[in-house]
Amino acid sequence: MLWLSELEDIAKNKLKLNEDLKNHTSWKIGGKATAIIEPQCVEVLLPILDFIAKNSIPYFILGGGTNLLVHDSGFDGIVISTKKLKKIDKISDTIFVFEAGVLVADILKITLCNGLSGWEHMVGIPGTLGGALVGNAGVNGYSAGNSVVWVERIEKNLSVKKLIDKDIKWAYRESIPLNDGSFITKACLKFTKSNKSTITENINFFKLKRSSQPKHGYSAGSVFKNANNREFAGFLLDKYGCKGLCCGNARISVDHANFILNDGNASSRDVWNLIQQCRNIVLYRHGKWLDLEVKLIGEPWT
Ligand SMILES: NC(=O)C1=CN([C@@H]2O[C@H](COP(=O)(O)OP(=O)(O)OC[C@H]3O[C@@H](n4cnc5c(N)ncnc54)[C@H](OP(=O)(O)O)[C@@H]3O)[C@@H](O)[C@H]2O)C=CC1
Ligand SMILES: C=C(O[C@H]1[C@H](O)[C@@H](CO)O[C@H](OP(=O)(O)OP(=O)(O)OC[C@H]2O[C@@H](n3ccc(=O)[nH]c3=O)[C@H](O)[C@@H]2O)[C@@H]1NC(C)=O)C(=O)O
Repeated sequence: MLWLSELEDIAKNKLKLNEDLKNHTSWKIGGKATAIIEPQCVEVLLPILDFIAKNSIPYFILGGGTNLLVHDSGFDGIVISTKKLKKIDKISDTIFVFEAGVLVADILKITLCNGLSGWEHMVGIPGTLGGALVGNAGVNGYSAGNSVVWVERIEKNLSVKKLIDKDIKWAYRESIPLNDGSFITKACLKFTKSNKSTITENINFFKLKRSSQPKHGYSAGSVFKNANNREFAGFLLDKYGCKGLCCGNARISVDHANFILNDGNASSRDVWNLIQQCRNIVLYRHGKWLDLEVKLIGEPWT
């Protein structure tokens, strides 16, 4: 592929060819990507995205890889990882600008160190700020969107735009238009002054909400979205006997039925078969088709 060496020049750092995506996902599943790029700064992203668009090269944006099911056959295209986009600027005592690759957990550490409240509900949420904003990560009505002042992104037409909070529609696992495939580069977050003991108390409160989730094993968090506040996917899957179900080396956690664990050598096929089995059980017993929270990368999924 001729374009690979051209892209390497533009990316200004070595492209990693035939990169095993299982090393980049929390599920530890997935085949190889044609190449992965880890831009070191936002400035090199524009020419990369420009080249990719002009050459119609398939790509996807990789954050922490905590919400992805990557096909065993891999991804025929370029993976742009935000792993190295980690710049943090302190604007004032309560306002910070974080690049998209900053970990959700690192933001929590910073707020705690600075006596700032507003991010405690994000405790235990893996992945990056970019991923958290796209999926409006959070718990029971408290989400990443709550702290946003503005979000900067590179849109599909390659224009760089800043969206202020009121331009974004935050909903359960949704942030319109942040989830339209544009590249989130950074976000400005605002917190409120508090004291460390109150912040720690809040953190412990939200930690408790996650206590039924499996503590060990490779997973991607909740596999399915909740249909609404009364029809929790985990509850339905548990009610209809899915806990402990296995396909190859993938199994439904016995702690929480909305988690699929990779026992070590699970393939995407194992996980996919288990997903379809669970969906069919809930459809047959309850008349509802469960929507995926995890994103599928690669193909075919049949
Ligand atoms: N509550 C919990 O315990 C858990 C929550 N999660 C949720 O999943 C999120 C996943 O985050 P993360 O691991 O970083 O993401 P992932 O690497 O899993 O990426 C998921 C998708 O997010 C999009 N994305 C990621 N970064 C960006 C960006 N900078 N700009 C635009 N799109 C982006 C990509 O969409 P595209 O394919 O369109 O390129 C990608 O496919 C977590 O923050 C959380 O919201 C996950 C696991 C557990
Ligand atoms: C893990 C994720 O997010 C999690 C987040 O950590 C927690 C924090 O409380 O709330 C959501 O889980 P959840 O809806 O499954 O919350 P839980 O409180 O664990 O369960 C909801 C209800 O189902 C019941 N339940 C759950 C699992 C189970 O095996 N059996 C069962 O009966 C629980 O008793 C509870 O009454 C998020 N998941 C979704 C799909 O919205 C993720 O997004 O990856």
